[in-house]
Amino acid sequence: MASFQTKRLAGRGRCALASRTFSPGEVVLEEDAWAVVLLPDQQGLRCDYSLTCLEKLLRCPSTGLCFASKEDQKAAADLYYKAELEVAAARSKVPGANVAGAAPWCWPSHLRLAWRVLQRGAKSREQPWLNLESHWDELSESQQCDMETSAARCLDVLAASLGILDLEEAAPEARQNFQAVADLGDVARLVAAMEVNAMTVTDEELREIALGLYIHAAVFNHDEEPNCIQSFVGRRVVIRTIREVFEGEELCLAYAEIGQLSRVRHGNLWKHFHFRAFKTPQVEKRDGILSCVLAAPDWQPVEHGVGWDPDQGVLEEGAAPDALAFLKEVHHCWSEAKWQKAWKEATAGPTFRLGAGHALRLALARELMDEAVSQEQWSEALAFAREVCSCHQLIYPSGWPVVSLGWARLAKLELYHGHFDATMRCCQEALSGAPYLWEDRPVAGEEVRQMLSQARLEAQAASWQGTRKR
Ligand SMILES: C[S@@+](CC[C@H](N)C(=O)[O-])C[C@H]1O[C@@H](n2cnc3c(N)ncnc32)[C@H](O)[C@@H]1O
Repeated sequence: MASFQTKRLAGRGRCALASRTFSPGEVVLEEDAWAVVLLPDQQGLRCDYSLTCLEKLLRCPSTGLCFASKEDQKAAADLYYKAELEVAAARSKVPGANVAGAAPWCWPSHLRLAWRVLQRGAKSREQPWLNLESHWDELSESQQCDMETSAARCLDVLAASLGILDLEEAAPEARQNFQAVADLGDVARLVAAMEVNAMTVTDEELREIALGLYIHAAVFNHDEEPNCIQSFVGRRVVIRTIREVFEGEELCLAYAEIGQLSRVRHGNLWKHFHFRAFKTPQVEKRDGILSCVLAAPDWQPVEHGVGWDPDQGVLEEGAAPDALAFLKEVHHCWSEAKWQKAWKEATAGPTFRLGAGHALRLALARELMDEAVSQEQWSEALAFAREVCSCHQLIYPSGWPVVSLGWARLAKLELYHGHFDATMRCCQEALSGAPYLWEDRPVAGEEVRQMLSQARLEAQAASWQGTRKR
């Protein structure tokens, strides 16, 4: 029996309703991507098909796509890679030819994804995207026009990949494949639907690595207090419950960062997904934590480009330069090896007062922790990792993946410093917060379990030594 039924509900479109009662951690959906594209900064570092990160990859000279193995290359060839090779060949045959401008592997990620979706649909003569929400009628005329231009580019490249120069003279199979998906209006809606339905694929550490279209997962709506979370195993999505869910209840995910002021999150949901999210009591509470710690009454926008206003939170736009400018400033301080000073200024100085629960402070602590690790400054890395964990605890619900991953990272640093009791505590927090989290991250889970047993042994050895000395 399927785990959920799809139903349309007023004001929510299609919804996934639980077909039975689920315990926490149960899988409600496991699905391979219909199509996936690596984000630009991951190209050349990961396999284009399996998304595996490897030092040595096989690189295709015509398209620049990289693969972990011949098997992955073959699987990609069947899905999309052969078509992209055909496009490369078509481009190279006619010098100066403009097959829809830049090649699809250079397009922006959402458009590249739309092209791969379309290409696979043409091959199998299916259009599963016709059911996806695109919010077409809510787009402005100029947005619709842009989508139609992008759709025409996708169709030009599709024709090139099928070897079609003139539809009348094309081979019958190629013509039928093309005609199966060639409605410009439908393709424009497909392009629009990518903005609403593409999922950001993350690796074991929750780093964003790719965009994927998952036809069944695209039915899951957003909730401010979701009962499910997604994780990714290569190009597969796994959706699990995070609490008990009763038969008939709607299964929902969080589309947006929940450790963010709801004003920012709700603005993004409206802008990208065209629906209004409402504050729940938990959201009010989280907002309170995020903002009250910051409410310095005499706060003013400052030279580093980030201001705080008790009503508006971090001033990211308008007169005050954006938060990114501030992060850039911090980057500059790192390169000057003054990043500890930058952290102090950002969190406690007279001009920056980002309180303990603030999302920007958390973002900074994470970035500074990563920077300290990359510079092998282990005691600073430890301090920032502790900061990250304490911010997580304030902001996120318990069992939220990012919280457990933060504990695992801190455990590593505590172990490195020989703090065995602290390591054990961190490992236990990591493992107990969301035990199911590690099922989709077997390598990382095993690492935490090994750290736990090593810390236990070391702590025992240390206590025996202490006893002998006495
Ligand atoms: C990925 S789709 C989810 C499935 C969608 N309901 C459908 O009919 O295909 C995202 C869209 O679902 C709708 N949606 C998701 N969460 C919602 C919510 N909490 N309230 C209202 N609409 C929501 C919005 O239209 C959003 O753009």
